[in-house]
Amino acid sequence: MDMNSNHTPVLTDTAPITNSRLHVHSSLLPYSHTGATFSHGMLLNIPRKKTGILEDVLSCNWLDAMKSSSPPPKNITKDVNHGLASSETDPYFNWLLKYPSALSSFDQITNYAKGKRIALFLDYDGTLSPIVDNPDCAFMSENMRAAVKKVAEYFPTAIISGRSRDKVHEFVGLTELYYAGSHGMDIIGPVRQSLSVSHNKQGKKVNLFQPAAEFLPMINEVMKSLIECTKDIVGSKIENNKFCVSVHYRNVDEKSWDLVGRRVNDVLKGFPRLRLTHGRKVLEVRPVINWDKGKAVTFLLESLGLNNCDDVLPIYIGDDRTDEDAFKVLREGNKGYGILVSSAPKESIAIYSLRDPTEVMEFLKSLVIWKSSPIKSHI
Ligand SMILES: O=P(O)(O)OC[C@H]1O[C@H](O[C@H]2O[C@H](CO)[C@@H](O)[C@H](O)[C@H]2O)[C@H](O)[C@@H](O)[C@@H]1O
Repeated sequence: MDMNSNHTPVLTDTAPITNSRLHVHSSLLPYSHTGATFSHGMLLNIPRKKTGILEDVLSCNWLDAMKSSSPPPKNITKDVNHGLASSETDPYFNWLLKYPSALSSFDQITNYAKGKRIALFLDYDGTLSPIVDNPDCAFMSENMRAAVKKVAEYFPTAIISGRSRDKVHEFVGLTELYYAGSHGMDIIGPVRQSLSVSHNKQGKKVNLFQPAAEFLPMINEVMKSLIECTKDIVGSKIENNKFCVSVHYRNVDEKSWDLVGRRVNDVLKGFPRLRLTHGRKVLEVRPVINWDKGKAVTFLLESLGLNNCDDVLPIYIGDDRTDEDAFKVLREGNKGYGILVSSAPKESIAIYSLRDPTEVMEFLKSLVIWKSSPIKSHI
């Protein structure tokens, strides 16, 4: 990928998650990955069902996609010692066999990480902060902030969010991290010699990368149309994420979801260079460019001088469909671990899972304990 190019990446359509052969180095995989079969050499063929990440949006069946965008959390009995559901008949228990808990598998993860440099990528909503009804109030806890701050002392850490970069930075409030907003279309990363240099608000040299910059006027225009066309739908909310716009329907009566979908699709007919993706009870309008959270991970790894290095282990933690692009990059490149945050079974390209932001915090703290114990992390 040419990071110096000023050209806007052109969309070639992200391949949906299918049961295609996912080439994953065996050493990256948990022992208990059921359904995984070795084919040639170290390659794995993992049979997984379609999740329909893009096709649900491209087909006319967007109402089904809206309904399935955030399944209600299941009431699960937890085994305190192992983080596993108590009954083998529990769907979550069975799901954990396929996506083992990153906490239960912590030793395995850190065994693989020994002698490697970990780079951490964290989604925000649903990963660092719990999902709440009002997107403006999705605050992370002080304990989580402290955990992220601590982990960033040991590993290069980036936040990659669908939110605007400024908003997510404001929520997280830590200057020592790298931030990618608008699903990776607005990145502030480390400075590399070869790249043009900008300055942030504190006057610090930063590397600003905005591959969708030319879409800004169009995004502002579509946002006005979206506000106008949803103003009579009680509970709907339009959020400006700079290079994307979110149309929230979490607080809309389910009977009107269809109306939200139709209105948004109608508006988009006048904007062929914009497309729609689904998040958790949110429709996300974004430019038709070949750029996503996966590309942002690659960009940041390159900026950090950590891309294509055998001794680097990137870990990406996220809960949403847009995070799948990042999981895919890590999995296909045999690069590192994707960890899905979910309290309900769902298909993913991630390798491991965590139940909720509380478990994410526990995982981050465990990484710090492991790393600060020189014997464990180096031998
Ligand atoms: O990539 P992310 O950091 O996960 O951002 C994705 C979207 O997150 C936010 O919406 C989600 O969280 C809200 C607060 O908990 C919730 O009310 C909403 O239903 C969720 O979809 C954010 O508001 C969106 O703009 C982001 O695109």
